[in-house]
Order: sequence, then C-alpha cells, then structure tokens
Amino acid sequence: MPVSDQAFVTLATNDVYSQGALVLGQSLRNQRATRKLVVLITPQVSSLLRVILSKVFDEVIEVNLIDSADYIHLAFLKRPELGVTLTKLHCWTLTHYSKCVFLDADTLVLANIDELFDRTEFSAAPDPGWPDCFNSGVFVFQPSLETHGLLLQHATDHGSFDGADQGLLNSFFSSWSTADINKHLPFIYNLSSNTAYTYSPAFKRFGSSVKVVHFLGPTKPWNYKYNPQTGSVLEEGSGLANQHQTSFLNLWWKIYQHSILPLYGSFRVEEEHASPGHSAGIRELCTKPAAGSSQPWPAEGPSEQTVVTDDTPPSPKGCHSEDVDLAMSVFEISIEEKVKELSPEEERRKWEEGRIDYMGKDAFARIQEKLDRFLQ
Ligand SMILES: O=c1ccn([C@@H]2O[C@H](COP(=O)(O)OP(=O)(O)O[C@H]3O[C@H](CO)[C@@H](O)[C@H](O)[C@H]3O)[C@@H](O)[C@H]2O)c(=O)[nH]1
Ligand SMILES: [Mn+2]
Repeated sequence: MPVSDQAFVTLATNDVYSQGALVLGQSLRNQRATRKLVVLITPQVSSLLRVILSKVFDEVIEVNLIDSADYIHLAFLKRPELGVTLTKLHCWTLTHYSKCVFLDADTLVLANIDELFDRTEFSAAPDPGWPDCFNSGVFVFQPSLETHGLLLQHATDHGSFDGADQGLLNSFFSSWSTADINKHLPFIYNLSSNTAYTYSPAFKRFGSSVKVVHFLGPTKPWNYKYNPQTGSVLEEGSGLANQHQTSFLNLWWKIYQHSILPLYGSFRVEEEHASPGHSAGIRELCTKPAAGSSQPWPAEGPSEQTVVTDDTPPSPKGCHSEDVDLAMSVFEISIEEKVKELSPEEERRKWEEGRIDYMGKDAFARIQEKLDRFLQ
C-alpha cells in the first residue's frame, strides 16, 4: 500500500549530482518503492535538469540557504565551509512527511527497501572506514523543525570533525553506536562499492543480499565512460579494482542508458545561437532520437548499430546543460563536468559583492563562460 506521508529523499546541488539522483530515483521505481520520491535541489541546478528530475521524482524541492529562515542564515554565515552539509540537513524541514529515508545521490537501490520505514530516527549503517561511526549516505529520520534547529545550532557551535555532514551527524547522534541496536542498519543497506577489497569472504557470503550500493569516495559512476554496445564501463585510466565494483558500475550505467537518457530525448535547443544575455539556465541542447524510432536512446543491440538516420547529423550526439555535457556516440557515452575554476581574487570579489555561491558555479561564471565562447 502506498504511504503518502513518508518519502525517500535525496539531494543534488548541481547538474552532475543530478545524474546520480536520477539513476537512484529510477532504481527505487524499478524496485516498486511505495513511498513518495523527493529530491532537494539548490539554485545551481539548471532548468533542464529540473524538468528531467520532475519526470522521475514526485517532488523537486528547491532549498536556498541564503533565502532561508534567519536561524539557517546565521548558521551558514558563521560556518560557510559547511555549505553542502547544511543543505543535506535541510531534509529535516520536510515536515509534510512523518518519516523519511535519506539516500545519497551516489547510491543505487537493488531491491525493495520499504521495510526501512519500520525503523525510527536515527538509524544508519556503520561506516566501512570507522564502524563506530555511521555512514551518512543512507539514514532513517523524522522531519522536525526543532531537530533541524538543534542540528544547525550544533553546526554553528561545534562545526564538524570531518568538515561535512557525516562528522556533524555523528557527533549530534552520538549514542548511535551504543544505545540501540535497532538503529544499526545492516550493512546490506549501505554497501560501499569497494568493500570487497577489505573483506572479500564476507562479500562472497553476504554480497548477494545487498539492497543498496553506495559509490562513496572520489570516483563516482558518472566519472566513468560506458560502452552501450557491451554494456560495460571502460576501464582505461579509471583504476578499476575488482569485478564486483565493475558490475555495480555497469548496473548504474544500464539504468542511465535505458531509463535516463531517453528522458532527455524531447529537448532540442540550439545552444550556439543563444545570445549571451539570455544564458541563465537555458539553451540546453540535446539531439532527439531518430524520427520514427521508438527504441531507447541511443539504440542498443547489434542489429541497431547506428542511431543516426538521414535527418540527424552523422556526428556524435551531444547534450548540454549548464554544468554537464553528455557526449554520445554509438560506442561510448560519457558525462563530462565543465570545469570552471575561479581565481582567489574572483572568489573574494564574489563574497564582497554578496554573491555567495559556496557550492560551485554561479550565474556569473556561467555568463562569463558564455561570453568567452561567444567572443571566440
Ligand atoms: O557537490 C555536491 C556534493 C554532494 N552532494 C550531495 O551530498 C551527498 C554526499 O556527497 P558524496 O560525494 O556522496 O560523499 P561520499 O563520497 O559518499 O562521502 C561520505 O562523506 C560525505 C560527507 O560527510 C557524506 O555526506 C557521505 O554520506 C559519506 O558517504 C551526495 O551523494 C549528494 O547527494 C551534492 O549534491 N553536490
Ligand atoms: Mn555518497
């Protein structure tokens, strides 16, 4: 039975992490999740990605710390380095839900996990690096403005021992490791994708019952290139370690190829003709599937070796949002992050002018980039 006052919640502060959120949301749908799907986003997420996210999630909720209530604003100003952390804490403000399960955007759900709603706040699985701490990539919580305020107060007063949400949450819910074993989620609800490394017999014994895989660490599934013909990620340069990790990555990409890419198919805007003055979050370009084609995009299988027909150009297809380029050919798909480094002076000027963009690219950088491209 659907339960409408409970939700699975994730977070994406930019277009790149939105790709992860999309695959996660789709994986929950594939496993017939019976709760609402919610994604929290920040103003940096482009208009294109908002539309695509709304095709997978029941609610796409923008959170903007700058415009938020005074107590959030204050906590943020005192601890600007905790920007993304404070954003994750925003999930406690979803008070139209009575209970939620938070999942990082870099997790993938392999089985139905509705039973997590039988647990209570604060439940989480051990962190593989230090098992007396929980990992904050999967947790059960109860939205409450009071708890949210206390968490922010804690952040303001004590910061975070790891500079991010996991340290903060562990010191706030500090009795987790000793008080109540029911609040320890089994590791199968938050299996780090590279754990087979450290205890492979356990993986052999329990690995098949895994329900949630977490691609924690610096290299995310979207950092790999994928061959849609073979259905596997390309290993060159990626330092792939073991076959379990590879098969989880392939699963992620399979969902991306078959269920997420087709969502982009209906967008077609000519970016290169955009005037630089109209660049705020628009002008995404994405070529359509070949006319008359009902196949997933790009087409798959040996009998459909080409996705190009007469009315589409015979070059690799591309799709852009403000922060990501999707490079696509018959043999390779990749999600490329546009790198936009600001000099320290530029960063300072932004702060002085009150254009606080602690999470990365802001409109100015985008407009500048467009201008540069336009003038070239
Ligand atoms: O630029 C960013 C960075 C993070 N996130 C969101 O925040 C989550 C956490 O970041 P992630 O890159 O997944 O961190 P991990 O590699 O998983 O590292 C660990 O450390 C983080 C910081 O403490 C915790 O949030 C994670 O749960 C924990 O697994 C992501 O999944 C996203 O939902 C964004 O939206 N944009
Ligand atoms: Mn994560």
